[in-house]
Amino acid sequence: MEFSGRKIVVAGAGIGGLASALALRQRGAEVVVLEQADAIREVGAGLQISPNGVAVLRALGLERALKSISMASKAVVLRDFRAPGEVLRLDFNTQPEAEDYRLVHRADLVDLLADAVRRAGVNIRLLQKIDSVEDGQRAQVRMANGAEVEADLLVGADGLHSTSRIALNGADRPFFTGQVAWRALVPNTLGLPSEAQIFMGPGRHLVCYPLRNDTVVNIVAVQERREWAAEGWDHSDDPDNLREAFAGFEGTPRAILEQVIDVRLWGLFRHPVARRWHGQSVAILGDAAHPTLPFMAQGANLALEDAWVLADSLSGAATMRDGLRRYQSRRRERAERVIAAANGNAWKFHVRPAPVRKAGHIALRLAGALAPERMLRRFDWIYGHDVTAT
Ligand SMILES: Cc1cc2nc3c(=O)[nH]c(=O)nc-3n(C[C@H](O)[C@H](O)[C@H](O)COP(=O)(O)OP(=O)(O)OC[C@H]3O[C@@H](n4cnc5c(N)ncnc54)[C@H](O)[C@@H]3O)c2cc1C
Repeated sequence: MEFSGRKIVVAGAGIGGLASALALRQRGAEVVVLEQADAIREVGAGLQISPNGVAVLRALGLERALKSISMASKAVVLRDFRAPGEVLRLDFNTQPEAEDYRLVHRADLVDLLADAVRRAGVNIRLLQKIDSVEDGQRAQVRMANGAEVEADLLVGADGLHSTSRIALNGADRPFFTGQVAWRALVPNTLGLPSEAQIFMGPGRHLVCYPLRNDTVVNIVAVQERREWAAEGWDHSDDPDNLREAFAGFEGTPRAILEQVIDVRLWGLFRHPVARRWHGQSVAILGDAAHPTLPFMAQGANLALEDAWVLADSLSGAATMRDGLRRYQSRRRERAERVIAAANGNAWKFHVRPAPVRKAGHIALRLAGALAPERMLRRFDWIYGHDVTAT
């Protein structure tokens, strides 16, 4: 498909939207990004970007910049919430792409992408809330301020509560998953090493890893809960609520939680993977198409993959329709499989009762001790997947 002269509107300046804008612009399309917020701003929280996400950033010409704002993650370590010692250690140093497991502050990655998008000549228009999208020969976009915009293609990268998704799939609302997550940053006074540590307890788990040259520690603390009673999807919370929820966690997790001063509580909401990812002139990607629980650390990585595959599928196609079809067929099954793996981790991390958990941990220890590389290879289809090579 010829890109020059095509007007493409990207809805949302998150990781997926910015990567998509850059990938399409690099192929010659005229792109504009519409973002509802008044600034490019991200929550103060960390992200794990795995080799599959790094491959896309490399193909976009951003590898060096990424490495300058992120740290290599050496391993993922599973621990029991009470006992000292490791249940399982997956060491990335044994992998050929060891340097491509990265720990990064979300705001730093979004700033890097926004800067690259602007330098490529794309206008990011802020305070542009999209109210509705209509799919047809051309996409019709109605803004909350009453303005209307037309485009050859509308890329809906507008996140979990996507308006673009509604144009293709009807108004299916996201549902509460029965889990909440506190997110906070604390100073790395304990000198935690550059690895992701997961402390597993009954009905809850705590993930911590350092960021920004080991100076701060990112915390994600997940707990099962019957309902989400608050309005909206996240709000600031009293750090004592977090400490109370994780009472019984000893040693390092307790020392980390003691330091929390500011914390936000998120309800974890989800949609099933969208049935339709495109129409005639509308396509969706990232959380708009397939929000996932964060237990494989893959939501942003999948959004990066989508962004690349959408641009690649369009550029190799005879018509836009063919390109959009190809995009969906290259992405849907993979997203479903990764999301199923993340759902499975929720169960593994939170297992009760105690004897079952103990038996599970012994099995994990044995598997890790006997064949740690094999365990990592089991996940290679997720982390080692390179959409830019196909
Ligand atoms: C606790 C937690 C930890 C996580 N950890 C990881 C991790 O380690 N690794 C990983 O890969 N993923 C992780 N994720 C998932 C990841 O954050 C998301 O999957 C990813 O941010 C999705 O990117 P996106 O661009 O699709 O959507 P978003 O980041 O949600 O961006 C959507 C953008 O669209 C804008 N927007 C929305 N509606 C409109 C509208 N109507 N008009 C205009 N603009 C609009 C929004 O303001 C926003 O800027 C985690 C998620 C959670 C909750």
